[in-house]
Amino acid sequence: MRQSPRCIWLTGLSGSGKSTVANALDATLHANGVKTFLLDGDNVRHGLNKDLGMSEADRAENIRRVGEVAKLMVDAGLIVICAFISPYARDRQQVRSIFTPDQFIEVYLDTPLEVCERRDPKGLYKKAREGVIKQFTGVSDPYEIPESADVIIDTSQSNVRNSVSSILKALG
Ligand SMILES: Nc1ncnc2c1ncn2[C@@H]1O[C@H](COP(=O)(O)OS(=O)(=O)O)[C@@H](OP(=O)(O)O)[C@H]1O
Ligand SMILES: Nc1ncnc2c1ncn2[C@@H]1O[C@H](COP(=O)(O)OP(=O)(O)O)[C@@H](O)[C@H]1O
Repeated sequence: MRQSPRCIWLTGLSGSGKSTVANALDATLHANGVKTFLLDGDNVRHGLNKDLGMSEADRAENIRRVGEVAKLMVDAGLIVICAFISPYARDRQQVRSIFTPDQFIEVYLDTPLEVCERRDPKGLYKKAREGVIKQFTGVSDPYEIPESADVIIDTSQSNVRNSVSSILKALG
């Protein structure tokens, strides 16, 4: 395949725009004839990782498995887009370590919590504030800010199109 296999890893709070940006990026790459695969918390947690919850250990295992699947796909020549909250720096670092340095691109969606909460696309922040959902990232569970992300995007300042452009620029 005439493309450089990569893992593009989107991390950020719920509602920060991971799925929206990941889908737009996927569509843009497709339109340019690039072979991609999109792994998203929303779909992976219904299948491969349906045995996992939201404890620190289960999130670590979620990220580890996704990283290994992404690695297999990168070895098969694909550009793999992963969209997971991935709140722990250690888990993100562990995934990075299984790729060569140029194969892994970390994209931090640095959208302020207030914006994510105002969007609340699935009504989860409301439930988290009411205590109906426990261990909710940003409300009652930690999110460790990436310290050396390759791309940083605040989707309250950048529209989807510009966000995709920023990531494509990092792809080179
Ligand atoms: N407690 C709690 N905290 C955060 N998120 C929660 C929680 N419970 C359910 N959800 C929903 O699960 C989606 C996050 O799954 P991830 O696999 O990305 O999470 S993680 O990376 O393992 O932390 C997340 O999806 P996104 O909103 O797309 O981020 C939520 O819809
Ligand atoms: N500039 C933007 N970039 C991405 N999403 C945006 C933007 N402006 C508004 N949104 C909205 O914010 C929400 C983000 O939700 P989603 O993509 O599911 O986030 P996540 O996957 O991080 O939970 C969507 O409803 C999307 O339409």
